[in-house]
Amino acid sequence: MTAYRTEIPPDAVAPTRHPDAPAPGFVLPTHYANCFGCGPGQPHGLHMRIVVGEGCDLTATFDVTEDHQGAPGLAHGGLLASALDEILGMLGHLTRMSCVTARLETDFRRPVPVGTRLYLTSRADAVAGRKLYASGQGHLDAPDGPVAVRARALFVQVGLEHFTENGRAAEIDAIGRDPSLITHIGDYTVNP
Ligand SMILES: CCCCCCCCCCCC(=O)SCCNC(=O)CCNC(=O)[C@H](O)C(C)(C)COP(=O)(O)OP(=O)(O)OC[C@H]1O[C@@H](n2cnc3c(N)ncnc32)[C@H](O)[C@@H]1OP(=O)(O)O
Repeated sequence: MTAYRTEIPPDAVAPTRHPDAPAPGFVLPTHYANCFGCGPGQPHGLHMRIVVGEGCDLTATFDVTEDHQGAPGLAHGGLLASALDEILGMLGHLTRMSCVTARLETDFRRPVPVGTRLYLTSRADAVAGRKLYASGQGHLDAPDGPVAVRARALFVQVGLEHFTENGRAAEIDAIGRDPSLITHIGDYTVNP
């Protein structure tokens, strides 16, 4: 297998799971009701159900349907990258870093037919200041099935103003009217 290009810098340290991170087995709620990856408000979204692991890791399943096709009967690659982006980005729940994707490298190893259940995993690999390095993969039809897709990513920690200053006013205002559109876990407000 070829080396990834998102390389962890020498000053990076091992990620630490925050003491108040959700417990293993906890199903993470959607961070934003209209998120394409996990939001129930998106009829053609991925509706991913993401579960907290024992360390700095997550698992999820994603059912590939006719709505997800690129080639006939096969999943669109960009959509598979989206699924990985989602489960990688949600690692911020464990390190308590509100992050956005800065770089996402994806390897497509096998075609993914419609009807497949993809078993996804993600893991925080390292932290360097605001930067969170993570990796993940998707297995065909079983947690130990063949790896169809894998990714490495760099996430950069941002403040709430990243969203309030850059997001369209209509959606930001809607959250002001209905704060339940974004998720709170304990005393922790998840970024949208
Ligand atoms: C609680 C969780 C739940 C939340 C759950 C969330 C789950 C959602 C999952 C989906 C997540 C998404 O898709 S997020 C949407 C897609 N992403 C975006 O829209 C992000 C767009 N990009 C940006 O806004 C910006 O470029 C940022 C914020 C990423 C970085 O800008 P900045 O804040 O000005 O910082 P900047 O100095 O440029 O970069 C910081 C450091 O990162 C490095 N860096 C930046 N970009 C890159 C890059 N592409 N490749 C390599 N390195 C990079 C820089 O060299 C620097 O390193 P050094 O000098 O410090 O060494």
